[in-house]
Amino acid sequence: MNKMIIHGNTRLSGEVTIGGAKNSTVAIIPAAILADTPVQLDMVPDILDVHNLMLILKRMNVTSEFVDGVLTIDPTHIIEGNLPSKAIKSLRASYYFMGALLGRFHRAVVSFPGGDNIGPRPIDQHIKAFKALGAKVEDEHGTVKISTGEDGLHGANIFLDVVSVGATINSVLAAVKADGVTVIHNAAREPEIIDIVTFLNNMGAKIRGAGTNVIRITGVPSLRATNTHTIIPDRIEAGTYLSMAAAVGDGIKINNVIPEHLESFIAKLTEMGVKLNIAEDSIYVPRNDDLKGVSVKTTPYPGFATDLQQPITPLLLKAQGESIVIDTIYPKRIKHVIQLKKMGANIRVDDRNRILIKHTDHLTGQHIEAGEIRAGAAEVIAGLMAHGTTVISKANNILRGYDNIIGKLTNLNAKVELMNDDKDKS
Ligand SMILES: CC(=O)N[C@H]1[C@@H](OP(=O)(O)OP(=O)(O)OC[C@H]2O[C@@H](n3ccc(=O)[nH]c3=O)[C@H](O)[C@@H]2O)O[C@H](CO)[C@@H](O)[C@@H]1O
Ligand SMILES: C=C(OP(=O)(O)O)C(=O)O
Repeated sequence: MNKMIIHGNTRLSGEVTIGGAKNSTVAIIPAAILADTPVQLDMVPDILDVHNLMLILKRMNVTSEFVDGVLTIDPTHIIEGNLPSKAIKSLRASYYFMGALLGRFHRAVVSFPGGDNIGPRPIDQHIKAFKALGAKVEDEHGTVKISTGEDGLHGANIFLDVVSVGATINSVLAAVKADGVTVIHNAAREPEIIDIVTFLNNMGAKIRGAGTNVIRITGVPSLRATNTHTIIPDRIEAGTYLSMAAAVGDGIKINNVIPEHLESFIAKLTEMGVKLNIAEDSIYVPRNDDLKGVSVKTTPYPGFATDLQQPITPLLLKAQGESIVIDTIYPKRIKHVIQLKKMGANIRVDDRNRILIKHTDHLTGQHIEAGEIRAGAAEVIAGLMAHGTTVISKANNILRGYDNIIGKLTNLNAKVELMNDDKDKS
């Protein structure tokens, strides 16, 4: 495990370039095993989740090579291996191997996925979709065993009871090569879903409606890659740097952004009084003072993303008055609160899971921990704002999804370093 050390109270400036989207990449890598050819991806973020997915691929005899943001995956000699449960449990997106293996072999055995500890994360809707497509699903002590009869999978109407990114993508992966037409109703509309569907359609899939709440899939027998797929920019990483720039920046330009993917976040920053110069694919954030408190409520895309609820929190501490954050997607996503409190933040959770944040003039560096990826992101920003040194343990949770974070922050003049906790103990 790594820890991150931040010497705070310095103003940041310069430029930062956003990497490819974690939540696209971690679905496209499992999706690659559906192809009958090697697959090449560009703008792949260098994050722990990608390295863990590569370990899982290796167990299936799928080779992968990751050089300078380009990931090449060759699934042409794939076998049904026993998947490594440690790697499976290290990330959420390992559940995409359920849909992808089902599409490829008409059966899958995958242990229950891990990922961020942000409250209950059921997969009942994924299972409901697999069953609708004709699969039999058994849960044996945390291992999900999915199989089909001789006829394989058949197209079906899938009605999702909740808007779920994971269940939408898993339904697409299982249905893309199924016999006949599948219609997913109440589908999630995140940009990452469009990215995954673009990747599949470019290989010959027939999927329409991605980005709306009804997705129609006509099954095809084979998928073949003929070009390199470029991953879309990570809107959550971009939102994190926007919040950081507004909190501690003296002028920061954020490159490789699709502003349309951040509309609800940008609207909230604007409501707070944050000044932004938005260009076609970059956003310049000048120094910002005189901010005012706001209410934030997370909802599925295009609403305010749950993954940006924590990264905006340190900025809300700078605002005058009171702010309220309500996470309707993960109401218990509050791991940052106790850590920020340790640093002197005026923040608390009430008995309705609302996070109440009041203006705080002074934060002090402390030894804290990143309970999950976005709690960690909030703590990095708070550490940059704080007086003194902040040490964030469990920093691997941050490295799960923030590409080259030390290099990017150092380039903006931050004083940050990563240390191996184990070395420190010896
Ligand atoms: C790898 C990835 O892309 N992760 C993202 C994905 O997670 P993930 O795909 O796991 O999240 P979902 O969109 O599925 O979850 C949305 C809501 O639906 C509920 N639910 C979900 C599935 C299910 O079978 N049953 C059920 O009740 C969840 O508990 C949650 O309340 O979307 C989340 C919500 O935008 C983001 O925070 C994560 O960053
Ligand atoms: C919750 C997140 O990730 P995951 O679903 O991969 O745990 C996140 O990226 O904020």
